[in-house]
Amino acid sequence: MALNTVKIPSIGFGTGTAWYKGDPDTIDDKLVKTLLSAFKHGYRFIDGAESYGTEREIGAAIAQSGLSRSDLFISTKILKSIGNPEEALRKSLERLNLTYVDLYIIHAPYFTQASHGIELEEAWPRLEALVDKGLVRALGVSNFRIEHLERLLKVAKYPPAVNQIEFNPYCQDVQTVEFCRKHGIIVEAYAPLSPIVYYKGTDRPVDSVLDKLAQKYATSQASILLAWVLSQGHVAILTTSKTERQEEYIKASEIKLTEAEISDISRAGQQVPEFRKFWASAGHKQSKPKA
Ligand SMILES: NC(=O)C1=CN([C@@H]2O[C@H](COP(=O)(O)OP(=O)(O)OC[C@H]3O[C@@H](n4cnc5c(N)ncnc54)[C@H](O)[C@@H]3O)[C@@H](O)[C@H]2O)C=CC1
Ligand SMILES: O=CCc1c[nH]c2ccccc12
Repeated sequence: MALNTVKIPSIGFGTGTAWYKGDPDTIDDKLVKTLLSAFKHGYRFIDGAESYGTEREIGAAIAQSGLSRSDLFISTKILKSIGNPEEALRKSLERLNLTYVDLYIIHAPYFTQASHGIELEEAWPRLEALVDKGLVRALGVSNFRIEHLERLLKVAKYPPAVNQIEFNPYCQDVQTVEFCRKHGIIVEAYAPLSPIVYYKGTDRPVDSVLDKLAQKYATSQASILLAWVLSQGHVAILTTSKTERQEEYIKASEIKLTEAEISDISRAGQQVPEFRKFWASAGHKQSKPKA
């Protein structure tokens, strides 16, 4: 998939959520081993963040992998240091042991002059300067809704290449996705496995549809969820430490769901109120997708 002139792999391996440790200066050996296993199984896109505290592990795994830098797609995010992106990025690069990142993402739009000393309209040009300095190949955002994207597009010299959002059948954010499509912004879906991992509702209309399709394609419900994301042309960010699941999930892009099957899953997800696992408490508004 092309993002301006930079190509983004359709599946990214996440180092947040289960791997989050906050402290950027310790090393979680299990994560380094997991990333090496992910590389072995064909993953080339790793998703990090200054907040996760996992950049040293990503750097260690890259160094031990023997892979060429140009074959990798390394993404990290900024939020708490948004007032000084160059200093934050240089620290991230030092931890990653890299000279550039492929994608630099604003983790969430929840910062203001009052909270972080800067507004979005002032922050974005500072990130654009990092592209001009060759430290970043493409810029992105995360958890942005239409109102945030509109503010950004008014000032952007380089529009965001991606919007990384919670996206799965129980969290479809139809309007934001449509806005991204219209403006050529790639949707990166995080928590794609939420219907089988995070969703605790007793009314589970997606399960039976996944079950039927998993049988048809001789695969798991998880792979059908990934195929639902990928068959719509989006990028999926997932994580698992289990090698057999790494091997299975990277092959999900080979499953081509029909339009009718994509709709069956989407409609099933829309039968219950939107379920959002992340950022709801930070002010991320609920949005019931259009039926
Ligand atoms: N930008 C943002 O605000 C956010 C970004 N992310 C990024 O996305 C990545 C993926 O997000 P996740 O929520 O971790 O997504 P996910 O949908 O891949 O869920 C991962 C969790 O599911 C478990 N799992 C995997 N396969 C399973 C199966 N078959 N049965 C039961 N459990 C299974 C894994 O052990 C892990 O705990 C993160 O690591 C992070 O890099 C995640 C959340 C927020
Ligand atoms: O990125 C998504 C979820 C997450 C997990 N840990 C943190 C810490 C700070 C911001 C976001 C997150």
